[in-house]
Amino acid sequence: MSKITEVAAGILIRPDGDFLLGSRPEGKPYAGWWEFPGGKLEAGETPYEALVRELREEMGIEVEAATPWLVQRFVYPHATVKLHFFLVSQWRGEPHPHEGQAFVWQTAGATTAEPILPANTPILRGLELPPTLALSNVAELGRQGWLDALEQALAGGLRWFVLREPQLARAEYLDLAAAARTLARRYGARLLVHGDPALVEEVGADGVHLPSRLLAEVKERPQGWCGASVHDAAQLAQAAELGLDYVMLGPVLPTLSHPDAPTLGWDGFARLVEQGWPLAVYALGGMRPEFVATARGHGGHGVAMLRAAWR
Ligand SMILES: Nc1nc2c([nH]c(=O)n2[C@@H]2O[C@H](COP(=O)(O)OP(=O)(O)OP(=O)(O)O)[C@@H](O)[C@H]2O)c(=O)[nH]1
Ligand SMILES: [Mg+2]
Repeated sequence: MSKITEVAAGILIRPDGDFLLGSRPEGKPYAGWWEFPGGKLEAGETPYEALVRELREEMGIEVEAATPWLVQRFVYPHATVKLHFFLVSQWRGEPHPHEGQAFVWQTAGATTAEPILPANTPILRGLELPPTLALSNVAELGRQGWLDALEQALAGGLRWFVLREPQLARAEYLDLAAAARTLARRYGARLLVHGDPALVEEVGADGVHLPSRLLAEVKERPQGWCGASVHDAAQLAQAAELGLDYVMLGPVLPTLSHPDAPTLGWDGFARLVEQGWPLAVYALGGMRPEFVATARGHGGHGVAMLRAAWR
């Protein structure tokens, strides 16, 4: 096996959500390609220490708040790299190009800088994912009750939701999906179907969420956005192997529907996320909107909610 080069890279995010890319300086592999500022770990350094040093050296800023985020492994002709990406939300100083690079601020889902380093594809997709995902709750609210709650949530800013109603027959599900899709379009929100990837086209959805039992059966990453429910490291690895965009990992806390089921707790959640995955990990189970910061603090991307999404 070839030697693995460990790299730390920082995604500077402004309050409006835009993030910074830098161009790679002349004389380095992939000169002129766009990347997240950062560089190789030196002997004895942690990824966080390397991040702080690299951002100081390459652009003269002091990192004030950064959380570990996705980890991507990639084989280049010149090196096999393990990239530790950090979300950097606070820093001191203005980025200055200390190595002759150019900088551009970019909007997730509408990047204009190109070409971007090939290892960064899942990172750019991850940046499009919102801090909260909602799972539908027709089972408790009833069809109209939930559609009303959905419209209210969309008006309040909800942008991604999963239509998960395993109790419905296919015809009922398709009918509900059509109504949900109309609302989603009106608000520019994304609708993910649940279960069978073939539903994506049938419904005109933006993607599919796979229950964990389907993970082992699906041989190829379905079209569009794709995530899955997972409970352990083996399933996380399967999702990463398939190249999925996100997972919901849980249950983290006890839920009303399964009050006595074993839970991961935030420590268990953090231990699994810490292994480093090239996809966004949402905490699932007993979540509320105000837990986003806690999820981020434990290496996660955000929270996925069922009941709490509709109040
Ligand atoms: N900094 C950075 N490197 C990335 C990204 N994506 C990616 O594949 N890489 C790869 O990770 C490695 C990082 O190396 P680097 O050239 O930035 O390292 P460095 O700043 O320490 O440079 P040096 O070795 O010239 O001192 C390169 O192989 C690069 O292609 C990214 O977004 N940011
Ligand atoms: Mg560098």
